[in-house]
Amino acid sequence: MAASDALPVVDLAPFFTEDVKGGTAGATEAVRQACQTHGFFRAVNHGVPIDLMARALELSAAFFALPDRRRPRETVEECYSKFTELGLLIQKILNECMGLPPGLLKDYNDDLMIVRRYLPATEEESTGFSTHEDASCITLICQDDVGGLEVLKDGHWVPAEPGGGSIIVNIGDVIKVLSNSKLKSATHQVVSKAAHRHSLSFFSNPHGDRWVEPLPEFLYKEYQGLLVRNKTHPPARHEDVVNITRYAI
Ligand SMILES: O=C(O)CCC(=O)C(=O)O
Ligand SMILES: [Fe+2]
Repeated sequence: MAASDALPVVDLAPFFTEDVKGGTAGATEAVRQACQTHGFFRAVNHGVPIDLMARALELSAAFFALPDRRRPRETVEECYSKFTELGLLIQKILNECMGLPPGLLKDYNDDLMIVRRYLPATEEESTGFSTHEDASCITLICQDDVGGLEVLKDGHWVPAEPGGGSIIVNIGDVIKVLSNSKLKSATHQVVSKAAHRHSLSFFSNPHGDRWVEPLPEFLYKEYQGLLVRNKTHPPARHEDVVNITRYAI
């Protein structure tokens, strides 16, 4: 893997300090770039305490092994609430990247966190989680040191290496559709390794019955013109008909 293939790293520190040098603008631009090229990025200085994530992963391992599930539950809930805060920050940044009114993405969201344990690879089975795209708005992934998450970029699998307390962030289908595919919902998978693997996946999802379609800001000007015209002057010619495909999650 060439160094340039590694997941882009975005430092969110400027969002947690006084923004004297316009650092938030730089970080916002880095998010925009990453979402266009990879659909994934690695967030560092994200405001979720690293020891809290480590404890949550440890306790998630204990959760699958121990009869007393109360303590793991409390830590995982604390982690959930920190991820909720980070999710809101990432949505704010994406709102800005997409030039949308503040708070718009918040309307689309219903949060969910899944605690997973992956079994070690066997001779017959090495797929931990088969290839897919997330239906979410955004996904945050916190993983232990085992590794195995991979992202498809230009036909190659790029490992989303664990480490350094970073959180892997990816764009799901909702943002892809809202942005008319300007931002990418990348295909990814988890390949099983020799050891058990634990991860926490936090999803900001659209509410269950919500339909999603490209926002007008992302439709081509000619399309917008035709759409407006079609409302008052139903098209006579076949080629003037504009169909926007609705997308059900
Ligand atoms: O466990 C992981 O690292 C990622 C899982 C995943 O892709 C998902 O939950 O959608
Ligand atoms: Fe996924």
